[in-house]
Amino acid sequence: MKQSERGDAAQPATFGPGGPLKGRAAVPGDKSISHRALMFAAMAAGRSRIEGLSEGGDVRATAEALGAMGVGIARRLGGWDVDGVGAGALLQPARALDMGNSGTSTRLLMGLVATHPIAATFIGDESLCRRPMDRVIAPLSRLGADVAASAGGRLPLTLRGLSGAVATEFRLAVASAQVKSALLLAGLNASGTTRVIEPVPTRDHTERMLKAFGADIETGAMEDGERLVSLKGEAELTPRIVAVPADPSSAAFLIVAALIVPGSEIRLDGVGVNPTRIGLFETLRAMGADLTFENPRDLGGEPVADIIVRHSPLEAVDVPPEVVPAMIDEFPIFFVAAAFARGESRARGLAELRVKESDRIAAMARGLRAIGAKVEEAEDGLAIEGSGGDPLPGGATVASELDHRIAMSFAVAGLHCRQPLTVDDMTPVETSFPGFTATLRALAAA
Ligand SMILES: O=C(O)C1=C[C@@H](OP(=O)(O)O)[C@@H](O)[C@H](O)C1
Ligand SMILES: C=C(OP(=O)(O)O)C(=O)O
Repeated sequence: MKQSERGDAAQPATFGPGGPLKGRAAVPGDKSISHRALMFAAMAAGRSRIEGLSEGGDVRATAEALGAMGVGIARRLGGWDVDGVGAGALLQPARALDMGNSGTSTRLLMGLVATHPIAATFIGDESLCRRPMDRVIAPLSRLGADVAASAGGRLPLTLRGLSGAVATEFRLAVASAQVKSALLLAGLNASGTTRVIEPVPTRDHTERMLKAFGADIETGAMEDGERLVSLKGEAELTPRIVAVPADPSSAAFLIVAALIVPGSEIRLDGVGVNPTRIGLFETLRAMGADLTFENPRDLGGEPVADIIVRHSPLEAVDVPPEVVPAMIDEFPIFFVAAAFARGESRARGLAELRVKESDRIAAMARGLRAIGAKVEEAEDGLAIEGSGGDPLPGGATVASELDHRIAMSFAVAGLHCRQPLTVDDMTPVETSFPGFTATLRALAAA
C-alpha cells in the first residue's frame, strides 16, 4: 500500500538494549538501481528480466506508473518480467500516477514523460507534496514539456510531454542524480545528443545501466574537472537480464547497529559498493570501524562485495564536503554512529537534507536530543558530541516524520540506550526495507 493511500494506521515500535548482533542478514535490492532497471526495461522493446528488484513501496510506485502507461510488468518465479514498449511508445495513462513517498519515481518518470506525446498527473503523499520539483520542471520545460504544478513547483502536477524534442545541453544547478537521470531519460527519445554537466559527481547507476542496455552513452571529465555525460537520442535499447545488488543504503542501518552494540559481528552478502555510494562506509572506517569487503566482484556492471562488520569503538570525524554526495542518504544513520563516538563529529554542506522525505537535519536533531545526545544544529549541518561508546539515556518517543531513514536510524539507536525508545510510526520503512524490524531483531536474537 502506498503511503498516500494508507490513512492514519501508524505502527509504533519499541527498540531497547539486548544482545550483540550476530550472523547473516539479507538486504533488499538497491532502490536506485531498481527504479532504473524498470524504466530502462520499459524503454527496450521486448522482454527483460530483473532479479533482486526492491519490492518496497517506492519501487512499486514506479512499476505501477509504468504499468499505467502500457508497460507489462509481472512477478514470475521470484523475479520480474518487464515487457518493454521502446522509447517513444509510452501510452497516455488513464489515471493519475501515484508516486506515494518516492522522489526518485517522480523526478525520473517526469523525465520519461517529457519526451512522449502524453500528459500525466503526478500525485503523492504529504511528504512528497512538500518536496521541490522545480529542479526538473525548469530543464524539462527547456525541452518543450509543459508543466502545471502546485504552488512552489510542487505535487500534484500535470506534465504534458511532446514527441520530436530536440536534445540540448544542461548544467546541473544542484548535485542531484535524480535530475541528471531525469534529463538522460528525456534524452532517450529526443533527436540529437543530450549533454549533462555535473559540477560534482553523483551516483552513476543511470550511466552504467544505459550502457548495459546498449545506449550510445559516454562519460568523461572536462578540463575544469566537471563531469560530462553525453547520450545519443532516439535510442534503441536491447532487452536484457538485470541483477540488482543489495542496497548499501539499507545495509547501512544494520552495519551501524553492529558497530555500536558491543560484541556484534555480522555479514551481509552481495552489497553494492559503487564508489558513488559508499561515502558512509569510508567515513566509518576513518572513525575506526572494523568493516571489510570480501569477494569483490561485478554484478551486471555494478561492483558488489560481501561486507563483514564487527563492533568497534568509534572516534569522531569531520565529514569532508566532497564525500557528501556519496553518502547523501546515509546522514541520518551517520548521525547515530556519531552520537556513540568519542569526541565531536561535524558535517556541513547538507542543505539538501532539508528537502528529503523529511527535513532530516531537524528530525535527527530533535530525536537525538530527546534520547539524550548533545547536538548543535546549523542551517546546513549538525555537530554531535558523542557518548564515547556509552549507551545514551533513551526512554523517549521519537517521530519518524513519514521518513523511512529517520525511523530506521532511531530503531538502531535504541539498541544502545539505557531505556528503550519508541519510534512513533515504523510504516514508512516499507518504502525501502520491508521486513527491516524483523531482520534487526533476528540479528540481535541470534
Ligand atoms: O537518483 C537516485 O536514485 C537518488 C538520488 C538521491 O537524490 P538526489 O538526486 O535528489 O540527491 C538520493 O537522495 C535518492 O535517495 C535516490
Ligand atoms: C531521498 C530518498 O528517496 P527519494 O528521493 O526517492 O524519495 C531516500 O531514499 O533516502
